[in-house]
Amino acid sequence: MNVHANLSGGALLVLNSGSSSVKFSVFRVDPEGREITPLFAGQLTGIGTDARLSAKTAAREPIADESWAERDTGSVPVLLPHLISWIERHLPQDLPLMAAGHRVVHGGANLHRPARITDDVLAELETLIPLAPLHQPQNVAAIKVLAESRGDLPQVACFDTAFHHAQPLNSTTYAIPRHLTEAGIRRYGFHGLSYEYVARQLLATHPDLVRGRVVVAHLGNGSSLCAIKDGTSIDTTMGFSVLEGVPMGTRSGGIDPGILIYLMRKFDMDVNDLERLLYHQSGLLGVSGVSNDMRVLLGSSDPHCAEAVDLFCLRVAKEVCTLACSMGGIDALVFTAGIGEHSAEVRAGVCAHLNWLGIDLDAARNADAEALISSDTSLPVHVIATDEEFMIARHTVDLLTTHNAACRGSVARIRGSTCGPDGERRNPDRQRDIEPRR
Ligand SMILES: Nc1ncnc2c1ncn2[C@@H]1O[C@H](COP(=O)(O)OP(=O)(O)O)[C@@H](O)[C@H]1O
Ligand SMILES: CC(=O)OP(=O)(O)O
Ligand SMILES: [Mg+2]
Repeated sequence: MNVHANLSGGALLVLNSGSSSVKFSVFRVDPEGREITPLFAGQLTGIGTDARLSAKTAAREPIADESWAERDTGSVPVLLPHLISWIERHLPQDLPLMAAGHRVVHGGANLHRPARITDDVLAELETLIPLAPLHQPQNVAAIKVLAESRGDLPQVACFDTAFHHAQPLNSTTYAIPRHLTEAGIRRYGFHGLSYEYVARQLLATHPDLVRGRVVVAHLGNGSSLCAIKDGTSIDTTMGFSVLEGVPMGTRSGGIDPGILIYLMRKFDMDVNDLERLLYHQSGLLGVSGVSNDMRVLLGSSDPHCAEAVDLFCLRVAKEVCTLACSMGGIDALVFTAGIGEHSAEVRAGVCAHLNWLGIDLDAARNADAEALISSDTSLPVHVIATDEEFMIARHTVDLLTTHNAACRGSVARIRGSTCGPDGERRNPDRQRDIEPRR
């Protein structure tokens, strides 16, 4: 099957690197940088155990499902150059790779717009590794590998934290001594690219809602919720790190900080023990003792699995209320990401705690995962498929085209650009021209 048909302009690579997987998407960009069209996407999973490459075209036809175990040294930097050359081999000859956009989980206090990667930006990203030890090292590694193997490619970092940047002070501040807040110990929030995409979809389909008060529940491997009012993030459940908020696959979510002091004193746990406990051994896995995968838990007859699912649903429902409070009310609830988009059972479990709030699911609509899953008399509840990769592609093209237009007048000349980073000159008007993938 030919994935190269009818393509012109250049190609854009989007990378979302995690601890044991690298997700990628490749888009065609028209010469003006107005339209971006998905070509193919896939992931390298099981890195460190039994690496496997799978990929599909935008029409969901498989183009790869192969073991890369023989190349697997357990390291993203070793596998990434192989992945880049696989991707380049699958590009049409007249569609060269011309730029790369990365999901970078933490932008810290200073990086709150998509940023062209420079030595300074990279150095700043490295300082944030301790704040997101599960994600940031892989994000930085992917940028470095690409810079080494394809130094000519402009690279752009898009931050999970950026969408939350303008939150009110009360949402971002912990009740700790002021000098610590001033030293950056504050709430940043994550999954911002996903929330931004959902807000954008809402704007297209329900402009009335996006101007209202919407709680979006991004329930995936990592889970968080966000209060979006007037299209802007007002509050969110993740904070300084990706640990706060609801329980996740292997992360604890919020726990009494007194527990950490107790564990250090009583069980002699050190920082590495605590990191392992909170990031890798807790959450759905910790409570069930079986798995971090919601599908496994829902299919199990083990009562501990049911306990983990029930706990997850209650904690998500509680956060819906917390975030509604931050906005002075709620006009709609939206579910997104792996669990939110695909599990009718979890959506029903969450909403069962929210009947008193006027939320009432329509069982048939929920089972079919229709766009609107609530009853006609309920506060509206929607399912919206997220697309972080599209958002990264959009930001990357906007940054590089606007930037390049200012420098030299054409996206076709992005390659080899010597211009410096510029997050200020994005062109929001362009966004109207682009149709999202889903
Ligand atoms: N049909 C389903 N039912 C329940 N859970 C599902 C289903 N499909 C996927 N999931 C859950 O979604 C999670 C992955 O979510 P996703 O948003 O893809 O995560 P990430 O992008 O962070 O890796 C899986 O761990 C799995 O538990
Ligand atoms: C921020 C975060 O938790 O990301 P992910 O869901 O990809 O783990
Ligand atoms: Mg995710």
